[in-house]
Amino acid sequence: MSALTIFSDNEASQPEWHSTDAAAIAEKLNARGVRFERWEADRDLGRDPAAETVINAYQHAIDKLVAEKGYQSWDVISLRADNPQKDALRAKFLNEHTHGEDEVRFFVEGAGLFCLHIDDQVYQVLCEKNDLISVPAGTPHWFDMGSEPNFTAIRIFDNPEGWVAQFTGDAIADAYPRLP
Ligand SMILES: CSCCC(=O)/C(O)=C/O
Ligand SMILES: [Fe+2]
Ligand code: NI
Repeated sequence: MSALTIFSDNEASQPEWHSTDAAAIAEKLNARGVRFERWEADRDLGRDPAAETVINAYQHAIDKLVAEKGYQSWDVISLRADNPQKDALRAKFLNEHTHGEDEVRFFVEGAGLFCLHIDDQVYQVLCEKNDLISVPAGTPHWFDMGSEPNFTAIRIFDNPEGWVAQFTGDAIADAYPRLP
């Protein structure tokens, strides 16, 4: 179940707020300029889908986002627990970073934890299948896929190059809860 837990950015052990109610999560995130919506990820993708399969299955959702916002490129990130790169990829995304564009992700399988560092708070958003999230450009954040990753997400970009990040060098992510 999708969830939002809010912390102060100087107190990682005591959440200030928590909910698994999608409308309440959206309200809290919208107030901070973050888009959060429940879409429909209802296509059967098979066990370990190729990127092309995912794109073809959800072209209608990509088209909707492109028509709305004029996004220029997209890709698929899909990780399973047997991926030999899983520890390196987990470590990479656990470093706080920003993007020069909105981070738009549509989860079509599994789950992952987005952690947004907004002013003096940390918003931990457990995104699951059906969740669309768009984090504003320039928002410091990190992402935890857990030690046994299991998710597929479509990433939509506002540039032709795809994923480009600037790492902040802040070790804040080390203090906050992670997925098992
Ligand atoms: C579910 S997308 C995870 C990786 C990524 O693209 C990113 O920018 C994380 O912050
Ligand atoms: Fe990111
Ligand atoms: Ni909970």
